[in-house]
Amino acid sequence: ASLNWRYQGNNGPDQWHKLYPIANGNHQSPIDIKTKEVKKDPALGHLKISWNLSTCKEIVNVGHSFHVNFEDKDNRSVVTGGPLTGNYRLHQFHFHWGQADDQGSEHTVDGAKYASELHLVHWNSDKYSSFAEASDKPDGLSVIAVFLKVGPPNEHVQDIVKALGSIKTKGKKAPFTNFDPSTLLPGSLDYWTYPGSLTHPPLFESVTWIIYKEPITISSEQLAQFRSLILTNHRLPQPLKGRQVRT
Ligand SMILES: NS(=O)(=O)NCC1=CS(=O)(=O)c2ccccc21
Ligand SMILES: [Zn+2]
Repeated sequence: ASLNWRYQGNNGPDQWHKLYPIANGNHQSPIDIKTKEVKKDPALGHLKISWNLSTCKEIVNVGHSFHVNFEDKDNRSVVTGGPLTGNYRLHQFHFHWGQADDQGSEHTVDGAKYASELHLVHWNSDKYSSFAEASDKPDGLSVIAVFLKVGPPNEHVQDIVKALGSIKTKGKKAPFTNFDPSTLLPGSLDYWTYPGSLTHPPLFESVTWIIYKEPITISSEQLAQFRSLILTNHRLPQPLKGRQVRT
């Protein structure tokens, strides 16, 4: 499908509102996380993640990014607990990055940008029957985000980088199986959470965001491989509009 939006130039993020008015909504993502304004919520428990590597299916070049898609016809790979009510099924993961190593994350922390950000996209399989159906419901989606800082090469990201060679053009897809996304999680499971949106069109305000505080690493060379697909694909932080970030 030819996209009517871009990350740079005429149809860039500042123009998205013309076709997607929700771009100027009250629950848009990403945001800058001001750590001094975050509220400690003792009612927030640990996240319970049970992803099964048998559900990992393929890697696809979608033009503005690449997606690793999972089989989500049953509850083999789910997350629950934390701010979530019920089971959210893993649909896909992808990354965001910038044109240089000093930028690229979507969320920022006290104004600080990371080099990249991983998004693991889940949908509420207790209430809805597909990602598409869940994607525009207030309790429809949950995205787990992990920051990536520049450092030593990440051996697990390397498995993904190696697969990029076979999906160089938009629309291309290749089998990508038995990859365990939990290898991309940091050591500490402390997180922030807030109600937000998809970060590119259709920008639905349907996402419970769960953002791990501790980053993982990616090397400059691995980032350069991401850029060989598309130079940059991160949206800048949006107004908080009175929302509370909890931890
Ligand atoms: N950056 S983000 O995690 O908010 N997700 C953007 C997004 C918009 S989408 O609905 O096209 C879609 C389909 C599948 C996976 C992700 C997406
Ligand atoms: Zn994303």
